[in-house]
Amino acid sequence: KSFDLPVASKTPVIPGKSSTAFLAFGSNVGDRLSNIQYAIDLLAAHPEVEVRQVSSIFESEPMYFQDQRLFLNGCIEVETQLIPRELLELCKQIEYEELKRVKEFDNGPRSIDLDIIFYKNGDGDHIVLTTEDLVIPHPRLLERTFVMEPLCELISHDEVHPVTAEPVFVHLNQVYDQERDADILWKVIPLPQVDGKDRFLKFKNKPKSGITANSDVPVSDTISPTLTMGILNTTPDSFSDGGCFNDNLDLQLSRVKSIVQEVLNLSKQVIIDIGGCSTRPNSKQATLQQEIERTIPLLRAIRACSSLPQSQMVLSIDTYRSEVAQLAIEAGVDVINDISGGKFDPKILSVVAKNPNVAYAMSHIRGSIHNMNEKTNYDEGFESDDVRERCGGLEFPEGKAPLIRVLGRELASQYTTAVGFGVKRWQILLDPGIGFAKHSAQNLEIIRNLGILKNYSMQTNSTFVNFRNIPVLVGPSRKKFIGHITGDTKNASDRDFVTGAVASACVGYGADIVRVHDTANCVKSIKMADALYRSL
Ligand SMILES: Nc1nc2ncc(COP(=O)(O)O)nc2c(=O)[nH]1
Ligand SMILES: Nc1nc2ncc(COP(=O)(O)O)nc2c(=O)[nH]1
Repeated sequence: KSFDLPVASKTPVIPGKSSTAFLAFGSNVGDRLSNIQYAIDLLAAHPEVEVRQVSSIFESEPMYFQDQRLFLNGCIEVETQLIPRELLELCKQIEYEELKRVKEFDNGPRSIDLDIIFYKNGDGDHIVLTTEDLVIPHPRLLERTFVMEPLCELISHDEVHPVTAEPVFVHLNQVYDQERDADILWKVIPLPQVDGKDRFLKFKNKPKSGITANSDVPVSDTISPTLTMGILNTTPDSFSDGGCFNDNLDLQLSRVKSIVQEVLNLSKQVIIDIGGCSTRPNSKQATLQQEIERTIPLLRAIRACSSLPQSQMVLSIDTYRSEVAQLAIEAGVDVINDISGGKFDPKILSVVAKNPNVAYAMSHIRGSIHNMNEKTNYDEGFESDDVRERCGGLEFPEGKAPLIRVLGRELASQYTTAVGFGVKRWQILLDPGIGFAKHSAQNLEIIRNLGILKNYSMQTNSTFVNFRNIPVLVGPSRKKFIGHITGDTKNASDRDFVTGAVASACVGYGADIVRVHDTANCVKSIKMADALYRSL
């Protein structure tokens, strides 16, 4: 192929080797999420382009020309045989022909904007290019957190900008150090629209520069209100509220109404987690049919209930079965809460991937419901030299936080599997799986180290996984580790009062969502913790 570009540095394409390019997307016209998803699908449909990774989605104020809608932004990593010029043509074709972008004026509204940020040839060398209509790296990259923040989820902390020779990560922190509010973005998890209106789970983090593995208790970097997830177990044998709600739809609906009332009294959004199959250690698993009968009619009844505030109510289904997840999505669920993190029924990952506007709570577990509590040895095979682990971009000090690092590594491998099935990073919530293949002391240590998990990244010679900006959901409610400390070892519901204290601690340690039974008590504890730890 002849290159019609004056190339200021290495050859753009090495014969027989694919190049890697990082693109930035932005949209603030029409159905922004659909525009983004469509642009990604069009890129992936091109025979010489493979979409490798997609970042979180962020919502931000227009940067230059204020009088327009909020933008949704993110980044995409592609592998391609296209040379830069051809890649630019493809982006323009997607913008103007497929998504009918109308360019009214510079920095104005657009259905989709696809910019080439970086382009590296098959040897991994950055291509630096300056022509009148194509400049690589993107000339305004270093002033834009709505590009650098999502980009820093996809590239190693060591990746340097080819012109400044400084890590992009350092440039990002330099912008944050200017402490401009507009630079701090909302991380948004898209949910199905209700009445044509966008719905999101939204989170905001303080810039990361202060978080390191050295700080004994990494101060929570979350500055957005903690969300409460109220539990409604419809199983006769659930360990903590067995039998009181099962097979009585009216009673279940009135419980939903009280959860909604209690939480919305102190919060703008309520998540309700409907469970039809107990996951208590060694519990007898409901059949598929039983689980469907216990949950799907209830989901439909909730969605059909006009007196409930549908747009503020986020519905979650606690299931590890792909069939239940599919039916739940058809019945109007917003979140698939999978305590197996895709391990018990990997087809659930395909169901999630086909619904990019449904969130996926991916929990850590080992083994099965029946043998998980024999698998609590996290010391085996800890040191392996081909894995580089970091916290907030800094290497872990020797021997620091071994448990949360193994947990991080195992969750990173579940994450890689999920992304391999087509699940988008922007859908994912992380859950360390309190009580699932952990003993009591380990549950306490995990809660203490949530800040490290949130800032964990691991790199091997083939993969890079960074949990930056992925919200953490924690489920400590009424669990045995509480009883071990307080002496309430008999009835789980005796642990409600103390669960409130544990929920506050989870907020202090950085939890974004806390999953609780006793919402009346816990939503107040969470609100108090938001005031104390996040000055909200
Ligand atoms: N928040 C936000 N503001 C913006 N302002 C201008 C442009 C114009 O960008 P261009 O220079 O690449 O056309 N893009 C955005 C954007 O994507 N997000
Ligand atoms: N995401 C998530 N889901 C869960 N579902 C059930 C249980 C245990 O059973 P319960 O419903 O009686 O609390 N724990 C969790 C948890 O810790 N995290």
